[in-house]
Amino acid sequence: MTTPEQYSEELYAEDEVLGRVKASIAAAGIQDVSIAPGYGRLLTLLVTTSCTTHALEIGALGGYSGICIARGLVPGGTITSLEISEDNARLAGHNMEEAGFGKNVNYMIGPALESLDQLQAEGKRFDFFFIDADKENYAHYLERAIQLANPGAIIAGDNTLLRGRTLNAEKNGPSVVAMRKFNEMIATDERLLSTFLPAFDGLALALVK
Ligand SMILES: C[S@@+](CC[C@H](N)C(=O)[O-])C[C@H]1O[C@@H](n2cnc3c(N)ncnc32)[C@H](O)[C@@H]1O
Repeated sequence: MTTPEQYSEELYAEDEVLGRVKASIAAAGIQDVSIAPGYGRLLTLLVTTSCTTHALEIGALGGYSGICIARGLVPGGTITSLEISEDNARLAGHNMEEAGFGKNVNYMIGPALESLDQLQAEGKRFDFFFIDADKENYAHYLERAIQLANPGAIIAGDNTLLRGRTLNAEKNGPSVVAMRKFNEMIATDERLLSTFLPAFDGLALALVK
């Protein structure tokens, strides 16, 4: 039977640019854990409606989400992308360039928490955040995003269901425990206005008041 996700994807024509990104990830022999296409479109929509000038992405992989974010930026807007793997940052940078967004993106290579320290020390501020890296640090990334946010900034966090493990009381590994903490923080933190989308692998969305 067709799932709601399959049905929604069939409504859209194939995105050739993003198709090439996925092919490049496969060719590099990397596991493709790019954001789901429907949520990629949502990133573009949110970045557009929030008139984002400066976006911060945590976890670049092959540049799929970077392109989705870049498509919504105001002209001349920037993405700062934090990525631990030099190879992934190189691949993402190549794909961003091919998509016409090479000038908009700056990669900070290394553990994201260290890059976030640097951004905080430099007094940087962002209008949009996409959290999509190591799950154990999601709650830390959320706290840092709130501190780096302009008022009204949007925060999106991917993979909040961890393919069902978040809901399974028998699963209590570090990623699962950390993701539950992140989800609870998104839902209850008084600095945020939020919601939780349960399609695909789950996406949490918040606005910083
Ligand atoms: C799920 S993938 C990102 C997918 C990408 N956002 C997209 O949708 O196209 C996670 C990425 O986070 C990176 N990563 C993992 N741990 C990290 C860390 N501590 N700091 C920065 N990047 C990290 C991985 O190397 C990988 O490229």
